[in-house]
Amino acid sequence: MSAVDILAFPFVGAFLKTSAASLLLLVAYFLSPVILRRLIVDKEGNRIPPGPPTRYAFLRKYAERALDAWAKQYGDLFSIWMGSQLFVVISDPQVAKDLLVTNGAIFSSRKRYYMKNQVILHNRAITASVYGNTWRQHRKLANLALNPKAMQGYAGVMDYEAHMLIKSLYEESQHGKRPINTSHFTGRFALNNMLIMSFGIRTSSNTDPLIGTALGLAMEFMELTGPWSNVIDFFEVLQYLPSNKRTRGNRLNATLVDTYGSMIVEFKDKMIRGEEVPDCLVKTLLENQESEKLDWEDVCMLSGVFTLGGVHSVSGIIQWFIAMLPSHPDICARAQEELDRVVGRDRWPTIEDEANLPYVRAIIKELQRVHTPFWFATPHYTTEDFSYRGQFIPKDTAIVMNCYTLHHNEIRYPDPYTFNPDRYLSDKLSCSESAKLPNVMERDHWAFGAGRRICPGLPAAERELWLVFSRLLWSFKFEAVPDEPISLEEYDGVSGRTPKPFRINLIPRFEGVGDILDSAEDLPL
Ligand code: HEM
Repeated sequence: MSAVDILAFPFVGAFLKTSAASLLLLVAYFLSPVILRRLIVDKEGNRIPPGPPTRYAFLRKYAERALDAWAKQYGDLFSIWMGSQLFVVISDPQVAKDLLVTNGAIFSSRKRYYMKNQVILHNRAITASVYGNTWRQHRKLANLALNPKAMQGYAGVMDYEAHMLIKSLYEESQHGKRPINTSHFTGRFALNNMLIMSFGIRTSSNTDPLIGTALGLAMEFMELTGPWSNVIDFFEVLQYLPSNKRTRGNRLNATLVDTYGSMIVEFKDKMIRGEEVPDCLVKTLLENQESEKLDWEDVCMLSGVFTLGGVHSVSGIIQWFIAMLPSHPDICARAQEELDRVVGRDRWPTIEDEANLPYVRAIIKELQRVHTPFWFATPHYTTEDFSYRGQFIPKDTAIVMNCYTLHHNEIRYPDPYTFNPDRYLSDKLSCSESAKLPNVMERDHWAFGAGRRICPGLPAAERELWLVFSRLLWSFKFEAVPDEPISLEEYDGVSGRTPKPFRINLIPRFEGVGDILDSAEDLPL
């Protein structure tokens, strides 16, 4: 007798149908905690912020688009359940200030992500450290390498590296005769600055193998550590099963320790031999290793991940700048008119010219708004229950700054989808100064995060970007290669983003460009 025949008996059929329905209900009952959102309410009856009804295992690439749509549907403070983890997403400037800045004592920790923090970083490195004494110690050590006096010491190096970058682009493109992919060179620029700050060294030429290794490590880190791209972060049971991503994560950890560890060994050997070593982060770490109770892996991760972060962010945004220019000839022309008028063509812009070049400054701010490398900054984490505007944010909630929506706020930035530097023309503040403004609606943008975890490399990044952007504009015309469109929408990376690989024609603006570039040689160190 076949199954169909059995179902033909009315009682058996009805019984089986009821059983199937009951089974379905039972399965739904047990699965609902993993599928449906959980409502949490505090003693006063405040509920967690509203959000999508189902839980998510991961969010796909371009998650900022989903976040923007949810912000429009659920409001400036909404929540998403990613498996077992509650996320609260901030999409309004005042809310960002109230929570991350004013209540920074509660909103400044980090989630111990499985992939990023546990597998790759072994819970070390400043970006991963939970709020408290360890983070304070890490931040103090980072500030020793980045304080204004230290920055003054790096000023000459940054100027020189910007020179070498423009010179490399000029030579590699055979003075504008052939199109180039600039990423290797912008990567080397950012890497050399970070190597000087962290290890007191630089790569000796554009063919130094360390460039490929360091840029590869940074890219792998950005691909593996998206704040919502790994199912394994949100469904703990998966952490006990074999996984390709974890294998990649373990390999990344080993390569980070190996690559940066061998540089630290070399540095330490010099110190032991009594040779003179430059001031840098590694010197500070080694000198304070015992008093600060840092083990070997701490030193490797603190210096290696610090370097990696500063490389990827700076080179990424330079790549966005170069990618954007061919489709904005009117903006280039206006900036170049300003440069010709203020600086002239006998010399090129320096840091001292910044205050007199408001349009170039405005382009940089607009670039940081429109092409932010981190649309979700780095998520913060709460260390206490908190109620705000009648909504409940429990302890151990991941807090995300939705920079995409913040940067497209129609009141703050009218016509927000248009690249329009004019909106910053009268903004005379640095990004660090702007972040401290009492009226948060006047803050330039949120690209460097907010509150106690705000990027400590901000002054270094601003200086690097000014030198490169003003000199690129002074030196070249930027033209797309025929039949090779440059996408400003798609990107690589899930935590930090860089444009898809592209080539461009960099054409020297006038004869004298070469003379300025030839006035310095790359130094093999
Ligand atoms: C365009 C360049 C850069 C951008 C857009 C950028 C952006 C960010 C963002 C969004 C954060 C997270 C802030 C938060 O949690 O609220 C961050 C953290 C950090 N950045 Fe940057 N950054 C840049 C360059 C640099 C550079 C050049 C350095 C080092 C010299 C650096 C060092 C760090 C460190 C150490 C942290 C971790 C801070 C902490 O967790 O306390 N960054 N950055």
